[in-house]
Amino acid sequence: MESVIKVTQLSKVFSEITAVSDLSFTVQKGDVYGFLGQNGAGKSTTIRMLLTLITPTSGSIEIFGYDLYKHRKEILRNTGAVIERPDLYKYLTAYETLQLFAKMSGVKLSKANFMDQLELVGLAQRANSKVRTFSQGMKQRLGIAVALVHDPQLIMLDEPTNGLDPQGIADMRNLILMLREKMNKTILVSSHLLSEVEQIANRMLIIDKGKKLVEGTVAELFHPDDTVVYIETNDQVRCEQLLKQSNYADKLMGVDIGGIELKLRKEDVPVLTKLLVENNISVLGITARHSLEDYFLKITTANQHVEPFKN
Ligand SMILES: Nc1ncnc2c1ncn2[C@@H]1O[C@H](COP(=O)(O)OP(=O)(O)OP(=O)(O)O)[C@@H](O)[C@H]1O
Repeated sequence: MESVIKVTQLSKVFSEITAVSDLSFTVQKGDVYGFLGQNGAGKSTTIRMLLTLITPTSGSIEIFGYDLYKHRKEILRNTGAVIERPDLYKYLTAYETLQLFAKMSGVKLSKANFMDQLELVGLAQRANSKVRTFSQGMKQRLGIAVALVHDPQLIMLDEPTNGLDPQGIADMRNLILMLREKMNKTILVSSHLLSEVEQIANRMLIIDKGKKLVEGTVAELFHPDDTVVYIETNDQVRCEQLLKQSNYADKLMGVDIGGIELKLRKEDVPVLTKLLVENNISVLGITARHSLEDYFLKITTANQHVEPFKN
């Protein structure tokens, strides 16, 4: 596998705050790499270092196999990024915006090329509308068109769904997937929402307080065997007894006054429900969550000690 980004023992210390600490990870060619962490975890600081907007305190960054600081210009020429809200001129149209940024990057494109770029991000119909009339989602998508104007191989998106409504989030998700599938781009996308990353990324990294917690393929991390089912019944005591005497005994994880927790595949839930009903236990509610979701929830609930995630 060809690595596009290779970060090794990267740290960034701002006077009193260690924003990124000894962070190592690799993004492979063709990845949609989800970079996940709660607010303040160090995502933007890392992305800023990857774009040479700030200098690392220590560690190394290789992009396309070259040292970022020795080959800055060539690397950035092949990298596009949207960090935070894209800086756009509200009195320019979408078309004029692309024209301006193409000129600034020294790229010559025909009218048809510009229209293709706008088509790609779903803005061709609004090519001649001024940016000030755009929704946040449209501005974000125009920001991506700007980032793509010089046809980079690598794209970094810092929280691209922040502040978007559900439709805007879905459009952004589809756009990211299309960039990977149809245009073979490698994409690093940061988010504080596990569910968002799960839907678009093939690999992901979770950081907290600047440190790596978990990294792996989404398929590995979301292994179906690691689903936690929480079941509420009208008779917890009998339910617990029944489960302890059944095939589910080794699946039991915990019991509290509200319900019983089991480690179970989602597809096994109907069989479990049937067993309870046959034994005259009424099921009042069932929720199924992946244990990575539980883990992420614990991280994002401030100041809790969290054991490393084991999948
Ligand atoms: N220029 C700076 N000076 C001092 N501290 C900073 C600076 N930039 C970031 N930090 C601190 O570094 C830590 C990591 O911030 P960072 O913005 O990288 O987090 P994040 O994961 O991107 O979160 P968010 O999504 O909220 O931006 C935070 O504690 C932040 O306050």
